[in-house]
Amino acid sequence: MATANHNLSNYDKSTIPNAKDFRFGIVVSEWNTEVTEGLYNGALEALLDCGATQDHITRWNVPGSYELIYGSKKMLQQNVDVVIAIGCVIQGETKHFDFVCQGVTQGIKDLNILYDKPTIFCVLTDNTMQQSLERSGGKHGNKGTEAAITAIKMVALNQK
Ligand SMILES: Nc1c(NC[C@H](O)[C@H](O)[C@H](O)CO)[nH]c(=O)[nH]c1=O
Ligand SMILES: CC(=O)[C@@H](O)COP(=O)(O)O
Repeated sequence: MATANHNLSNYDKSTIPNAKDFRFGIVVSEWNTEVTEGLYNGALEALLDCGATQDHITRWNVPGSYELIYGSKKMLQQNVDVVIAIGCVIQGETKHFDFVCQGVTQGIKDLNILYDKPTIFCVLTDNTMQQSLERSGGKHGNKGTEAAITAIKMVALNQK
């Protein structure tokens, strides 16, 4: 199902575990901050709405989405239960988009294999800024919200 047919911000709170004692690391890329700040705000709002406390949420910034890999690896070594990696990669004139997207995708996949704590992939890989704005609090909802709910569910799964 394409995002256009599914609002990224929809969740049924009654089906989400209480996140009261869960500890979250959030790593945020500084490229396209008008988008990544929107993603972060969506994630933070959802975490708090589902019972997380501010003192259990740690945020670090990294220069770009490619650095989400290293930043998430270092965050996983902190006292957290899960990491949310937030980035926005937008197609430019060259193939660099392809390499950044593939690199960060594979890197975060590798972290999910190497560590017994999940890293949530909250990275937009869009053709245009408009698409990114629509997915970070616009008409298609907020992928940050989706990532927060995913993070809560994965921590609960890991604690079974
Ligand atoms: N073009 C975008 C980038 N490029 C920068 C890379 O992520 C990386 O920081 C650089 O190659 C140095 O290692 N990053 C984004 O997050 N979004 C883009 O659209
Ligand atoms: C994803 C990128 O690195 C890209 O936005 C950079 O732009 P360009 O391909 O025009 O150099």
